[in-house]
Amino acid sequence: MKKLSSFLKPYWLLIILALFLMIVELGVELLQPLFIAKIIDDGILQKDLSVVIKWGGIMVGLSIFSFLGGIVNSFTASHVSQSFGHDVRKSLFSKIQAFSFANLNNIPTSSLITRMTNDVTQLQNTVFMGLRIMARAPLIVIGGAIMAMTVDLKLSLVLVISIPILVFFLVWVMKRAAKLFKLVQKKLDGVNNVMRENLTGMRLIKAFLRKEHEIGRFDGANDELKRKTMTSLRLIETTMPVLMLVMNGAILVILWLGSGYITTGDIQVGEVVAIVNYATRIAASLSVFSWLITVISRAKASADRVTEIFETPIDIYEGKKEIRSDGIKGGGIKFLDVSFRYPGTDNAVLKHLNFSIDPGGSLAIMGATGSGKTSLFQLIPRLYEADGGSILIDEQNVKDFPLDTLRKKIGYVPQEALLFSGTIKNNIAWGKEGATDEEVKEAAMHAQVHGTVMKLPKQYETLLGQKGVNLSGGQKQRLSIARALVRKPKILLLDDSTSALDLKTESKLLSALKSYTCTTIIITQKISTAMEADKILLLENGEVLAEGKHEELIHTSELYRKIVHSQFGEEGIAIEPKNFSQ
Ligand SMILES: Nc1ncnc2c1ncn2[C@@H]1O[C@H](COP(=O)(O)OP(=O)(O)OP(=O)(O)O)[C@@H](O)[C@H]1O
Repeated sequence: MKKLSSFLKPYWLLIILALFLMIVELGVELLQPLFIAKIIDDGILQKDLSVVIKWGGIMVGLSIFSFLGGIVNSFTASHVSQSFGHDVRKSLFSKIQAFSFANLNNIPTSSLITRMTNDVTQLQNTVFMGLRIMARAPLIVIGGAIMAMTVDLKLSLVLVISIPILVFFLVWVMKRAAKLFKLVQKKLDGVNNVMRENLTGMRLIKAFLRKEHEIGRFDGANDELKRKTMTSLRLIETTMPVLMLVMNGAILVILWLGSGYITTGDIQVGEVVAIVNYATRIAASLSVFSWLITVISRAKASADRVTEIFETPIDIYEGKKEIRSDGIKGGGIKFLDVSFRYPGTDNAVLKHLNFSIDPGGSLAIMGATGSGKTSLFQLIPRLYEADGGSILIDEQNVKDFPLDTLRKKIGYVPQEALLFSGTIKNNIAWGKEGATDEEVKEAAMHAQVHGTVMKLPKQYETLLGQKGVNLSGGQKQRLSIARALVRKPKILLLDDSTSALDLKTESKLLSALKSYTCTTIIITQKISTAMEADKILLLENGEVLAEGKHEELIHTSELYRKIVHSQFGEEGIAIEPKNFSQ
């Protein structure tokens, strides 16, 4: 909460202006019954028209003044609330960018989206209401009671007794409603999650004829959302009849007691009218409370959810900046007894790994699905932290590099080629800030995608649909390799990134990589690719099963021989590798 209120600090002057104008509006509203009492008692009952004109004129003048104040208040409240929402969203976005994968595993993507959008909008609306009208209702209740007491203390006691009872009741409702609305927001996350999965997997859904199943899944999440929202609203809706019952009862008592005091001459008619007028305004303000409770309870739930993101500690250790702030030079990599388990899980997916790659060298990693190949990759740019052992780059622990410096010289091509909407040029240039057209073209040529791009009507300016939907799998892979190459990496990590390429294109790509002075690790299932590396690492269940050159493994590893045999037959055992590294 403290963190959220700090977003209002830069606008404190405007907030004071808005609150001041709201109080002016409120003051004028609270003075109206007094003027009415004056007009009745000193003007109408005394048959003095000049008094009626004088106080009537003052009433109209103040109303116009308050109306103009209201407009300025509205502009100011709108400016402050929009700026607040903008700043919170910006800050949330930056925080999420800094999240480690372990952090991201804890809060689902759909929930992050709801928090960034719906929750921030709730807070933004609450700030607007807060500056525009929210304080009016409680202030009218308090101010109205005080003003009524200045008119006649005895008669106002009815209000002084009934208002605190109602306030206790409202606070109780508000606390319960905040808890319920937190559940509502969670259910909204659920709806967003189904929507997100559905829209991203639309092709699969259509191909598998799973439309009905998906509609059912959405209905389930949508019904849950409706049920929880109804429960919350039902609680709030009970407040209105209770408030009205108590306040109308109070007005009746005031009228009954007031008529008695008028006959005994203790009070004037205008004064009773003024107190009833205050009681009516208080009742009207209290009726706004049920709506206010909804807004505040929702805002409290949203504030908790947004604050949770701000308070989530980034569980990745930022390197000591004084060490290796000059970045990766040679790119030699060593894994020394490295073990790793995913946060929140019990089983280690990598166990006591030991291997090394010389600067500029190449390593191919092979292994069955789930053997830990991608997990190993993710430890190098520290997308996850190793639990045991150390990973050295240029003989320095990766934890001692500032994160930015470490990642700047690593070209990572993930298993699933992910492209962004925008032009082909922008997608490649995304890999390096300020990449020139020449650099983009050069990277595309080496990634064997330049020819394909040049055949498109708008060439590098061709717009890609969402996630590159208008490209083939192989084209996407090559663009994503070009994006890694454009940054002239010192370490290149290719996670099965050539799987969709035909053998000829893949061979050309591997030859082109020779022009890069970088250490290359390539995860592959193809012997033809692996045998071109300096060294091959065979992983099984997170352990190194065998390590060595193709011609060594042929003799030393039974499993490797089996893989070669399955891909090339008996003659494959005799194939000579053409080393593609430096
Ligand atoms: N985010 C995660 N949280 C928990 N466990 C995970 C996570 N990602 C992967 N795993 C588990 O870690 C193990 C290794 O997965 P990894 O993706 O590294 O395998 P892989 O060898 O790259 O497989 P593939 O060839 O299918 O890509 C698997 O058992 C997998 O279930």
